[in-house]
Amino acid sequence: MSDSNPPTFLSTVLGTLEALAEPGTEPLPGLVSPDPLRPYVTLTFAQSLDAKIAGTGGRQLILTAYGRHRVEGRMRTMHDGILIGVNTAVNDNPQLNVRHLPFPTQNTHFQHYHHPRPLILDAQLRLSPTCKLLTNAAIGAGKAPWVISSAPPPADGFFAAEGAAEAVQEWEERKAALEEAGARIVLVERETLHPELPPTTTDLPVHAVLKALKDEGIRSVMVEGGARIIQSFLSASGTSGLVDTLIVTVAPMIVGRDGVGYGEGLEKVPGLLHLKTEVMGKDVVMGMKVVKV
Ligand SMILES: NC(=O)C1=CN([C@@H]2O[C@H](COP(=O)(O)OP(=O)(O)OC[C@H]3O[C@@H](n4cnc5c(N)ncnc54)[C@H](O)[C@@H]3O)[C@@H](O)[C@H]2O)C=CC1
Ligand SMILES: Nc1nc(O)c(N)c(N[C@@H]2O[C@H](COP(=O)(O)O)[C@@H](O)[C@H]2O)n1
Repeated sequence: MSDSNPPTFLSTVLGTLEALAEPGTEPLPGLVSPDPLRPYVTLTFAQSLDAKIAGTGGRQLILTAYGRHRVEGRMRTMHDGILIGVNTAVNDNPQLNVRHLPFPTQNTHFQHYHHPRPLILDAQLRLSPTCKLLTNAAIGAGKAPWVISSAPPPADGFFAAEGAAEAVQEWEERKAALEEAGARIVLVERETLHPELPPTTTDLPVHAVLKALKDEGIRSVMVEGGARIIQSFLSASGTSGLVDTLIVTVAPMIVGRDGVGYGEGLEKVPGLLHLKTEVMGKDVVMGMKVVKV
């Protein structure tokens, strides 16, 4: 098989797709969300034999050199957006574009593949204005990232926390710096039982994030990680059915107990329907549908 053809693994797991697809065009076959209020969600990551996705202290690991370019690059061009947590953005400084794919030979428009829109979940706006996602977008090597965030609680009023005014000002300054660098900030409502109190978590509610993305025209999302994002999406999929397809690459490597794992708190994960498993080089890639049991 030529590298310019989609791997049959992906045609089986996600459907057969053409590469060029921008928001505003017809939905891609195979990636139509079952819920009109959210995009189609593919959760995909690479792990070691002991279920670690990064090394000690979040050090990036190259787990899947071969399968990554063929499968991950192709998957990126099949989705409107590619979503990561801010820790991954800060630790890895990733590019999240389709630079590894060969130039399409049968493309009469002489355009390269569609780059997915990078989507960073980042309540506190920790993304750096000089990150590769922004410098790449400035030279056309990827789409400008959207930073999904939530405005900090108001700094005035009886319940305002100490330091709230400074927090709001810092958040506004970081927002301005990111926008100046080319990012778009997409706001979601943060849910809390006590809206008057400061939030105790930096995690944005997954279903609200997905709804906001759908409202902005994102029809399909490839969620890449890291560990906390994987946990959030898998846990949320148990109650609300928020993940459609799970694609996991297992590499023949043991990282050890200090590596970053995602395996806690997954009691609510629903059933998995196996679709296809393929050996790619040294790696094993598994495709599953996430189903309610
Ligand atoms: N092997 C692989 O396929 C991949 C590995 N990684 C690795 O994962 C590591 C980072 O993982 P983590 O530290 O767990 O961070 P993460 O990348 O999952 O980011 C977590 C952060 O995202 C923000 N966030 C906002 N809403 C959230 C929500 N609903 N759920 C969870 N987080 C939310 C919070 O600030 C939270 O601290 C990196 O070192 C990276 O190398 C990342 C992606 C893929
Ligand atoms: N499939 C896969 N295999 C690995 O071994 C990985 N480390 C990752 N990591 C993900 O890819 C991002 C880097 O993307 P760029 O090469 O910079 O475009 C990284 O941040 C993780 O999300 N994935």
